[in-house]
Amino acid sequence: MAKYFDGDDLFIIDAKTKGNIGRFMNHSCNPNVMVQHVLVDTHDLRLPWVAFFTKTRVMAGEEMCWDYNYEVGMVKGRRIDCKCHAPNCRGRLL
Ligand SMILES: C[S@@+](CC[C@H](N)C(=O)[O-])C[C@H]1O[C@@H](n2cnc3c(N)ncnc32)[C@H](O)[C@@H]1O
Repeated sequence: MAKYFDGDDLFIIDAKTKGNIGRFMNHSCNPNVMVQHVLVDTHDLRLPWVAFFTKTRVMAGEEMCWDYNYEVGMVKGRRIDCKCHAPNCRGRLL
């Protein structure tokens, strides 16, 4: 699982309590943003920054979405139907 380093502490990424505007990015099955690990000021593979890059030209005011790549059924008792409305929508997030 991706983690980030903040001072003396190593955190598992969880935007529930801490994060930036990126925490509001919704899922799309046809996303205009991709996520990639980037090493900044270190070569330690355990300490990547999680970076978002646009895949297409994004106009001002257009929603930016990425593919959460959740595995349907990975959280027992939790179901989320996808509302991305993409033509290739997979139908479910979880
Ligand atoms: C990181 S939050 C995204 C921001 C959130 N929509 C908000 O308003 O703060 C992730 C949650 O948003 C909802 N969500 C994001 N994309 C969705 C989608 N395509 N269809 C349905 N729910 C979605 C799900 O409840 C998911 O657990």
